[in-house]
This record gives sequence, structure tokens and C-alpha cells, in this order.
Amino acid sequence: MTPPKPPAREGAVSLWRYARLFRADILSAQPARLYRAWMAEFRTPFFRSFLINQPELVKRVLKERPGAFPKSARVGEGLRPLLGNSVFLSNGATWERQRRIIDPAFEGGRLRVQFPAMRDAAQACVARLEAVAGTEVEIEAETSHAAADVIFRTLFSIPIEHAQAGAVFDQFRVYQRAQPVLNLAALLPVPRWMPRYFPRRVRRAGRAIRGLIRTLVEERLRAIEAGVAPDDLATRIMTTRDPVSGETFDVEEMVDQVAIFFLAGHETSASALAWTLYLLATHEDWQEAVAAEVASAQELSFADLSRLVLTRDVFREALRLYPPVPMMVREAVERDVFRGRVVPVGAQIVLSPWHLHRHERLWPDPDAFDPGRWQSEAGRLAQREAYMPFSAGPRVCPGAGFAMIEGVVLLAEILRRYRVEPVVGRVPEPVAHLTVRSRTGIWLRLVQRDQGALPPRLAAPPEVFGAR
Ligand code: HEM
Repeated sequence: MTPPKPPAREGAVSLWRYARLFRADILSAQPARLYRAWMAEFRTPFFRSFLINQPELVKRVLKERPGAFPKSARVGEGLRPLLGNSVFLSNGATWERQRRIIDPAFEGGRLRVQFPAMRDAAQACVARLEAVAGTEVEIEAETSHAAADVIFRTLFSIPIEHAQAGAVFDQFRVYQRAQPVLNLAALLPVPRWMPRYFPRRVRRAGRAIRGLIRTLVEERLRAIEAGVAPDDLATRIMTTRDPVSGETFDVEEMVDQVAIFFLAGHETSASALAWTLYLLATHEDWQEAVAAEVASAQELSFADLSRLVLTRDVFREALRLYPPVPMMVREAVERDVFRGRVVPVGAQIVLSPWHLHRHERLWPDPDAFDPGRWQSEAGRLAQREAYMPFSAGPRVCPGAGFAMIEGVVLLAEILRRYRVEPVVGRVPEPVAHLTVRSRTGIWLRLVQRDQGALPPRLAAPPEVFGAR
């Protein structure tokens, strides 16, 4: 079964029609040729943009000349009431300083410290699912809840049930409902002359979220000063001094960063997990193989993670087919030439993990769910050339290592306890909101696994499932 793919736009359309399609859903607004092209140029009266799929060009923009292609100052304006001047929106010296302070908290060695909080969140998720087992469940809502729980437990050592954490989660949903530009379309610039209008309830929800986060940050500051703060992400970030200036974040800057950790960290992981569970529900052989792999460890330890190779490959493959951040935009601040065409200053450069990951010239059988490809030579080559769910270069997602562990831990705990099944008549339709979601949710039925009758470890190597 080929996993769901949005329909491509048919033929050429007027700019006006394109704008309307684009606003409704970026993915289905695009023509099918982007799955084969190395580059496409769009000209509009307001800006010129280039979507690039050629690995050398992607490398040039993200890794070799990132200074020539920063995030546009107009990009993500719809997010400003919530994110302030967070690392996601900043550029230049401010961004460099913010990354110098944030990055050490996410480095590989810290993942071991964050692991128990992730496992606790995964076990809490499994317990919550008990109430809905046997019924039809909209799984995105559950994975959202679980991913938000992971963020609060790892950042502030509090579960999502904590009053402030729960209120941030609730207010965030209000913000999402009230702010229609809080979708991917917000990542393309509006003309400079167009005023940005935020409805009052959006500003109110943005203020409420920031107020709740500020309370948590101020409480933590007091705990740090009293020497009683737990060793979690918030303490790490708030006590790290910029090695260049010697400064730490002030309270407002920390609020900006917590807001983006919450947003970038829970929306993305929730999307990835929901799609992974759907893919497993529709590929029973892989689901049983993962269940067998995770059955061996009764209480998951950090050391077990390196053995969960299949689970990791399944998660990687889901991130390939449904990259939570399907497109990213940069602005040329220096002239360049791409494939013989002049890229003028001011041009928008669109990087599309969505198209790159399904590119017909870069991946064998690009639309198929085949976790076995990650153990093949062709898969490894394509991974180096054409796989970037977390972006690449200096602006790569700082949470990439964290998210890969979180995904595996949550999948392991859920699949150890439940079998997931698709719901007849409810095939999800991918659309790009802030992340890749399904238009009408992702519906699954969860069936408790009989703990005494877990499948034995499979004797066959995992590749058999990917063999074609
Ligand atoms: C499956 C999960 C995740 C995916 C697919 C993902 C993907 C991405 C991508 C593609 C970007 C680059 C966006 C751009 O350049 O426009 C990014 C940036 C970012 N991500 Fe993630 N992310 C995930 C999880 C997380 C987590 C768990 C955190 C933190 C707890 C996080 C924090 C950030 C931050 C702070 C940035 C901005 C970095 C910068 O601009 O310098 N992400 N993420």
C-alpha cells in the first residue's frame, strides 16, 4: 500500500489562484514536476523565488554560504506575538550568541540525562491511552499531548498535568485556532507595505502563553540562585554563559527561547509520531517487527536505545515521507547564480524536504514506506544527499538528537503495549499546517497486546521486509 500523498496541482494557474491554493495548503498547491525537477523559479509581482532540489544547491545555501541566505526578516511575522526574538527568528550576531548558549544543552552527552524524563512521559502516554483502547482514536491529539509532556518534563522537570504547563498547552491551542496565518504560509513574506494584523484574541493568547512561561522562568531563576534547581534543560540554558561575551540570557530572552522550544519541539514530534503510527498500522509486517524488537527490554534503559535499530529506521522513514517541517525559506542578501540563472538580492529560496525526500531522481521507489532502505547502500547515499528533516548546516535543528531519542522511546513504549490498526474509511490526507498534519486527523484503533503473547524476536533480518 502506498502511503497517502497529497494530489499535485494540475497545469498552470493564475497568480491569484495559486495564492489561494497556497494559503489553503502549500503541498497540494505545487505541480507534480517538483518531484523531478532540480530547480523551479516562480516570479510574482512581489518577489521571485527559487525552489531548489539539487543536492549541490541545497548544500550551497545551507552549509557553504549560509551568511548569504539568512532567514528573511519578514519571515514568520505571524509567530512574533508568541516567539518574540527567539533563535528561530533571529539572524546575524544575535542568532550566533543565542546558539552559543543553547547548543551545549542539547549536545549528545546531555541526552542520557534527558532520557528518564522522556521515558516517564512515554509511560504516562501509555497509561492515558488505556482509557481509549478499543475505540477509534484521533492519534494526533494524543501524540501532541505526549510531546508537550516531554518538553515540560525535560525543560522544567514538571509533567503536563502541572497547572502552568497544562495552561500553556491549552492556550497554545487557542492561539492556533485564532491565528490562521500560523501555518506555513506565514513563512513566506508578505509585501513590506502590507500591514500585519493580529486579532485581539491572538495577541491575548500570545500574552497569556508568555506570561505563564515567564512565571516558570522566574521561579527557576530563584531556584538557581538558591542552589536548589534540578539539572534539566532550563537550568542548563539559564546558567550557560556565552563563551564570547560572558553573558547569560535575561528573563525575556529566556521566555523567547522557551516559547520556541515548546512550539518547535512539540508540534514537530507530535506530527512525526502520529504519521509513524499510521504507517505501522498499515504495514503490519513492520509493526510486528518493531513490537518484537522492543519486547526484549522490560524497562527501557538508555543503553537499550542503540539496539532498537528497526524502531529507529522506521522513525527515520516516517520522517522521510512526512517531514514535519515540509519547507523552509531563506532570502538572498547577496547575488548568486543557480544552474545558470541569476538569483538577485531579495529572492526567496525555498528548501523543500517534502520534495527532496520524495525526489524521483534521488530515491528508489520514493513514495513507498520501506524502512529497510536505511540499511542499504542506496539508502545511505540518498540519506547523505537528499535527507534533511532537521535542516542542515549551522541553522540545523538543535533538537535533532533529542527528537530522534524521544521518537524511539515513545514508539517503543506505545508498541510494546498496543497494536495499532487503521480505521476503515479514514485515510489521512496530508496538509501543511505549521507542520505536516492530516486534514481530518489521523484515526487509529489501539488494541492492547496480550503481555504474555508478545511476538518472539524475529529470526529473519529486518531487510526482508524492505526487499523488493
Ligand atoms: C521530529 C522533531 C523535529 C523536527 C522534524 C524538527 C525540524 C526542524 C527544522 C527543519 C528546523 C529548521 C527550520 C528553518 O530553518 O526554517 C528546526 C529548527 C529548530 N528546532 Fe527543530 N525539529 C524537531 C524537534 C525539535 C525539538 C524537540 C526542539 C527543542 C526542544 C527543537 C528546536 C528547534 C529550534 C530552537 C530551532 C531553530 C534553530 C535555528 O534557527 O537556529 N526542534 N527544527
